[in-house]
Amino acid sequence: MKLLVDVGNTALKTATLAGDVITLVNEADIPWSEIEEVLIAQVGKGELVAPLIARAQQLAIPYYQAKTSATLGGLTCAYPQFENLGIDRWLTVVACYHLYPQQSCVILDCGTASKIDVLNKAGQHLGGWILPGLDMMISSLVSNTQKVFSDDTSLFLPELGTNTPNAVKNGALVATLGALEYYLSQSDDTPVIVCAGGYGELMQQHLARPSTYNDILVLQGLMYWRKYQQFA
Ligand SMILES: Nc1ncnc2c1ncn2[C@@H]1O[C@H](COP(=O)(O)OP(=O)(O)OP(=O)(O)O)[C@@H](O)[C@H]1O
Ligand SMILES: CC(C)(CO)[C@@H](O)C(=O)NCCC(=O)O
Ligand SMILES: [K+]
Repeated sequence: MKLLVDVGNTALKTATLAGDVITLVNEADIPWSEIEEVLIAQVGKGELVAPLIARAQQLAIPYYQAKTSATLGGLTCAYPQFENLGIDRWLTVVACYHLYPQQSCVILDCGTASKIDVLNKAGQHLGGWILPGLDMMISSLVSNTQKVFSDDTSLFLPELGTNTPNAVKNGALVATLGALEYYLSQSDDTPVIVCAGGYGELMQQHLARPSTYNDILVLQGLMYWRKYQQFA
């Protein structure tokens, strides 16, 4: 059994991998005695994952930090400076390449930041966009103005706001949905749309198009990434 670790800028997600079955597990409930290796996708601070690495070292369990590469099997990275592409983004692309073979995909991964990444039928990552996440859009508005405020109770809705929290929260939602719609409007393609991340389910609910929500996309990418390392 392997341990999969997704270290985002806010959240740490851990899961076990047995065969091809990924099961989310709380950090406190990791079955360390059964773990043979640890696979890590880290974009956030090292301090979140340091205790896990320390534990692995103490138990002499090998661990691997996934890195973005120019190619992975038949997949190619859009960035000439491939090492600058966040590993979380690369792994969502790796996952979609395997989950939707020979199909074009648009990935909308909304967490601390919102990311849009595009993969074509031929396995070429075409690039993407990084936007502030919903919370970050709101907090930057609130902290840089006098009269803009938000609340924790208003919903994110794709409609015009008639009070300040609704105006701010709905604005953050439609800015994000709008970026995806913009891409789709100027593309001839009808790609598979895959939503992921903490706000992925919310996005999927408000997309007026068929799409799927995958809450373990980065972890699945990590699983596929590892298969290439065995033959490298
Ligand atoms: N039901 C939910 N569960 C977890 N997070 C949620 C949920 N709804 C909204 N969020 C928000 O999603 C964010 C966490 O999402 P995610 O786990 O994708 O973040 P992350 O991996 O830290 O982000 P990033 O990959 O952008 O660094 C938090 O900002 C949180 O407020
Ligand atoms: C954009 C984030 C912060 C999203 O987690 C991460 O993918 C990252 O740090 N990326 C590096 C910059 C880039 O992907 O171009
Ligand atoms: K930075």
